[in-house]
Amino acid sequence: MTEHLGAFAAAPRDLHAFIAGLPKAELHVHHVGSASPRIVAELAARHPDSKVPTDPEALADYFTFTDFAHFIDVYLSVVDLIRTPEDVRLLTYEVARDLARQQVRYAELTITPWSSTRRNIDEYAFMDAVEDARKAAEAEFGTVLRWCFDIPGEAGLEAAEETTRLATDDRLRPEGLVSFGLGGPEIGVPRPQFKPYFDRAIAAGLHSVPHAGETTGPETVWDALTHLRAERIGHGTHSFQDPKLLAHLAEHRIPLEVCPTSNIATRAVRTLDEHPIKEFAQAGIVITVNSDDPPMFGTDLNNEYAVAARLLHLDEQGLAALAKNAVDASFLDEPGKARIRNEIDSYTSAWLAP
Ligand SMILES: O=C(O)c1cccc(C(=O)CC[C@H]2O[C@@H](n3cnc4c(=O)[nH]cnc43)[C@H](O)[C@@H]2O)c1
Ligand SMILES: [Zn+2]
Repeated sequence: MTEHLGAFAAAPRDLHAFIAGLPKAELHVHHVGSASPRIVAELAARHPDSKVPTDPEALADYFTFTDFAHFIDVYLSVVDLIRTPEDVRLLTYEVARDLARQQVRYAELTITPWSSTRRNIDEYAFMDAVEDARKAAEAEFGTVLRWCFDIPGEAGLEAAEETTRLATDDRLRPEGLVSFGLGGPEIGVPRPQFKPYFDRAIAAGLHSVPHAGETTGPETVWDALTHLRAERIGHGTHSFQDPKLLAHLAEHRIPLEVCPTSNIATRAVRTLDEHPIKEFAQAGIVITVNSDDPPMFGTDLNNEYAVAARLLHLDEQGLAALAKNAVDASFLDEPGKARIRNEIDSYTSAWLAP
C-alpha cells in the first residue's frame, strides 16, 4: 500500500497545526474521487454486487495504482457504485463535510455528469441531487461549492456532446455550475478535437479548465491554451519540459492546479522530490495546490499544503500566500473572494502575533 500521508509528518509540528486551521480554497478535486472509505463502504452496502472492497485496509490496497490507466479502471469501479439520485446526493453532501473539516471555505468540484446519465440516472434528478447537497452544505457547514462539468475525453465525442448539452441547456444547467473541463487519460486523446464543445460552453458563460500535461508533454498544455482557451490548467505537470511554455504561463498569469501527491500515486512523477512545483515557482507561475482524488491517493488538501511547504520551503506567510492564490484563481464572485482573503489574513496575523 502507498502511504502518501506520511509526507505530512515532514512539516514541522507548528506548521502542521497552522495548515489545519488555515482557511482554504480547493480548485481541483473530483466528485467521485473524493468518496471517503466510509462513503465507499456505505455505497457498497447499498449495492452489494460491487467488487469494490469495503474493509478500509483492503480498500487502501485497492487504491494502490500501477499506472494512470490502472487508476482510471479503479476509479470507474467506484463510479459504478453511484446508481441513484440519492447516492449522488449522499456523496456530494459528505464530500462537502470532509472539505469543511479541513477549513475549506470554497471548492470547485469536478463532476462527470455523463458517467451518471449513461448509468440511467435521470438528468433532472441528478442536477437536483447535486444542487440540494450544495445548498445544504453551504447552510450547514459554511462551505461554498461550485461545479466544473468535465468531458471524459477517452469516451469520445458522443460523451463530449452530451456533457456540453448538460452544461449549457438552460432547463438543466445547475445554478452552481461555473466551469467546463476535460479529464481522463491524455494519451491518444488529442485536445483539439474538443474545441467546438469548449466554444459552446464558453459562449454559455462557463470558464475553461481542462486537464493537460498530466500524463503527456507540454504540447498538450499548448493545445489546451490554444484550442480550448484554458483559463487554468489542470495539473500542467509536464510544462516544465518547455521553458517557453513556463514563460507564457507566468506572463499571462495562467494558474496551474498542481496536485503533487496525485502525480506520485498515478506514477506521472517518480517522487515528490522530483516534482516540478519548484520549477513552476522559479518561473513565476501562479501555483495553486489541490488534492485531485484525495482518499484514492491517501491524501487530503492539508497534506498537499504540507507537501508544498516542504518542497517550496514555505513558512506561515508563504502558506497564506498559497491559499490566497487559490482564492484569486477561483471563479467565486469578488465579495466572496474578499471574505476568504480577509479570513486568511486575520487567521495568519493572529497565529503569528507574539
Ligand atoms: O463513466 C464511464 O463509463 C466512462 C467510460 C469511459 C471513459 C471514462 C473516463 O474517462 C472517466 C475519466 C474521469 O476520470 C476523472 N478523473 C479523476 N481523477 C483524474 C485525474 O487525475 N486526471 C484525469 N481525470 C481524472 C475525470 O473526471 C474523468 O472524467 C468514463
Ligand atoms: Zn484531476
